[in-house]
Amino acid sequence: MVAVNTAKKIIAEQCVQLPVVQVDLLNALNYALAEDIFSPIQFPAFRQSSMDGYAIYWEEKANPLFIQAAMPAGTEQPLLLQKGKAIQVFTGGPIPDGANCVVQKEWVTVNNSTIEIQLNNNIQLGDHIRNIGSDLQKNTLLLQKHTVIQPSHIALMASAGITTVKVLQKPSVGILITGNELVQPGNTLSFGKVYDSNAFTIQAHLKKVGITQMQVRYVSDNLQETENSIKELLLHHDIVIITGGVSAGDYDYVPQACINAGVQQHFHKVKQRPGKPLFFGTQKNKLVFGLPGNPAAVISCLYQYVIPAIDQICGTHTIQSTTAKVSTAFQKNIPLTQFLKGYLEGNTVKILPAQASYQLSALTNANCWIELEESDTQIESGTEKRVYLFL
Ligand SMILES: Nc1nc2c(c(=O)[nH]1)N[C@H]1C(S)=C(S)[C@@H](COP(=O)(O)OP(=O)(O)OC[C@H]3O[C@@H](n4cnc5c(N)ncnc54)[C@H](O)[C@@H]3O)O[C@H]1N2
Ligand code: MOO
Repeated sequence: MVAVNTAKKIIAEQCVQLPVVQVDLLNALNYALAEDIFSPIQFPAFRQSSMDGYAIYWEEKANPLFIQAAMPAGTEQPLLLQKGKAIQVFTGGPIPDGANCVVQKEWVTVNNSTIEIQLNNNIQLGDHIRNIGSDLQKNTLLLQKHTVIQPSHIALMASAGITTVKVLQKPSVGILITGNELVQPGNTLSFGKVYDSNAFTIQAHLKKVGITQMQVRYVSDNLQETENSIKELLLHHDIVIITGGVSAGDYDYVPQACINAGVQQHFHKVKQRPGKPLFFGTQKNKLVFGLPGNPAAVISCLYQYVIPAIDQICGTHTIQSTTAKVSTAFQKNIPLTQFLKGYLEGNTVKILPAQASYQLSALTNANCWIELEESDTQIESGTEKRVYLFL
């Protein structure tokens, strides 16, 4: 049986990044960049007006000015402003060559084809002109390699005309649900049966961290069938997650089936609760997690091991942790690291009732896991503990 931190270290050592893929800009959302991104253009690429109004020679602001032309946004033909004249310009549209300020239209009186500027003393040289490259210079570093792409980054890259980017690929995941007692939600429960929730738990968490390629298989408590299913999933996926059948019962075939399927075992059992019987192995660069069947054990192992491994493989940071003060005293009776369902508010965290690994009722209110260390015994109210925020 290994300690929690040892288990994390062993897993981290086995996580290998997948080949880089080039994806369309929108599909890059929540992926980590595999390259630095530089601006291919200067922005603005031409002198732009930031107001609807008139472009003039600042020196002529006190004179009546004849309207020479209009340059609406999208105009492709540059114009030279003639002396004694004004050209009508529009927000985001181009400014004629020669013009050195823009007067917003509210300050202008138009008489036939001539304008006069009111309060022209207030007009400054350069007013309302966005200069070329004033936001981005060509080859400016826009985003650093390994940045996890957010909607604001998509906005930035689209403005620079970028259509595709190279990102770290996300793993594809095979899920194997074991157990003769399982029934799919939607069917009647007969004696001795329980609804399969783990398949939903795992898929929901994976979806939340951006995994799109996943497949679920079911197998009864049978060594040969379990081995065959593991082999099959390993053929098509980078990660295999198995639930149930991993502890000491006569029908717990998962560790043996993994070994028979050519998986190298790195550890079996971690000094923690829930999730003590966790199995971890690899086949070449592929990771295999045997999670205990108890639903709360599945969730705690997802947060502590599976999702951090996915984060490491694809350069993301989906699991956030912080510290918070425990709001009430707690007696810890087991010499294991314990993960408790909690409710975090501000920097205080409440330990919720129903902490056994079969119990999910606390999930109605829980928003985090609280970690109590292996050596902890009596936890006094106000003690700072690490908490892992729910996705
Ligand atoms: N003699 C021992 N017994 C047990 C030990 C031990 O060390 N010695 N460890 C206990 C601990 S801790 C855990 S956790 C469980 C883990 O058991 P398994 O991984 O073998 O899982 P199962 O026995 O198949 O199932 C446990 C529990 O979870 C329910 N389950 C399973 N799959 C699902 C699913 N897809 N959806 C919902 N619920 C599921 C299952 O019905 C059982 O109630 O072992 C202890 N025993
Ligand atoms: O480790 Mo088990 O999940 O405590 O019941």
